[in-house]
Amino acid sequence: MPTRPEPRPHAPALAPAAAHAPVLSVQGLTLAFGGVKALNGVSFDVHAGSITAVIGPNGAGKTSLFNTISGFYRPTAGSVHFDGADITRVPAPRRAALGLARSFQNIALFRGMTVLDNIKLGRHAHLKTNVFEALLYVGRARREEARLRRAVEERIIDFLEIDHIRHASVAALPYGLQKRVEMARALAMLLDEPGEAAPATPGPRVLMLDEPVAGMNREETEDMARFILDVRREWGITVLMVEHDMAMVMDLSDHVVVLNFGQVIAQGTPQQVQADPEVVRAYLGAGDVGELRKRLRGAALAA
Ligand SMILES: Nc1ncnc2c1ncn2[C@@H]1O[C@H](COP(=O)(O)OP(=O)(O)OP(=O)(O)O)[C@@H](O)[C@H]1O
Repeated sequence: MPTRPEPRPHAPALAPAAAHAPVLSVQGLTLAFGGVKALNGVSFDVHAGSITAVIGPNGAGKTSLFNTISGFYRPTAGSVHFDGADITRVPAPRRAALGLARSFQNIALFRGMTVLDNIKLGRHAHLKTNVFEALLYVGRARREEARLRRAVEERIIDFLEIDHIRHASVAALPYGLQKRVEMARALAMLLDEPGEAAPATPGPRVLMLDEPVAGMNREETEDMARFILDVRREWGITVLMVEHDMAMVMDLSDHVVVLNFGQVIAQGTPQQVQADPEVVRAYLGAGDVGELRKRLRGAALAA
């Protein structure tokens, strides 16, 4: 696992107050599928500038939680607040424009399109172009397209080191690179409007990553871990991730939320949740405890 590098001199400093304010707050979130309660009164806060991980055995409710926070599922009860505003009933695409973007566990890219075009689709939430301009490709649409291309190329592609594949079709890429493009697409939703001066008080931005290293080899995992740290450090973006790779979770996270049977059974620092007997029991019940211990040992060795 990579060790945390020192912040670069130009890293945006988080104001002390912002560093402690919950940018995302989930309260009493409940989601039922018929008789099954996928989520049952889930509450936790995600603090600005943090890396927060949600873990739990298979079927614990992690995907349901992500889908509810990002607006793909409407909760049966409870609320989601983003930057102090109740967004529980805000449609999913609007949440991205507010600053809450996500990636998907099973890559949701257009496989026949190029890397660049997939990333540009992530910008759609920000476009001011109306449908007629877009169809005719004139006026503001054309200028916006040019600015968009530059911004995407210069910032995201360079940042995620995918310059060499920008014109490649996504379908032709190895899995690890596809996951990186998926992250780039989500990141594209969060960047400031290209060409415009940064707002005086930029709103908070949260990048939700659904199993960002699932199916990756060790080298790909380490690359992704580095990118996640850099997203937070270079752009001050808060990260909320669901991940099964325990070593990575324990190495990167400031705060870990543990779900089991749709409920939060523990939360705290990586050290706190590792030591929590309820957490070990949950993984034991799911038959995963050997794997958990192995991975925790890996995390401790890497720390
Ligand atoms: N669309 C659905 N319809 C019915 N039940 C569902 C649906 N989605 C999830 N569930 C149920 O809700 C519970 C939580 O599932 P969920 O997929 O959120 O868990 P998870 O923690 O993401 O699991 P995994 O780690 O295997 O991805 C499970 O009992 C699951 O069977």
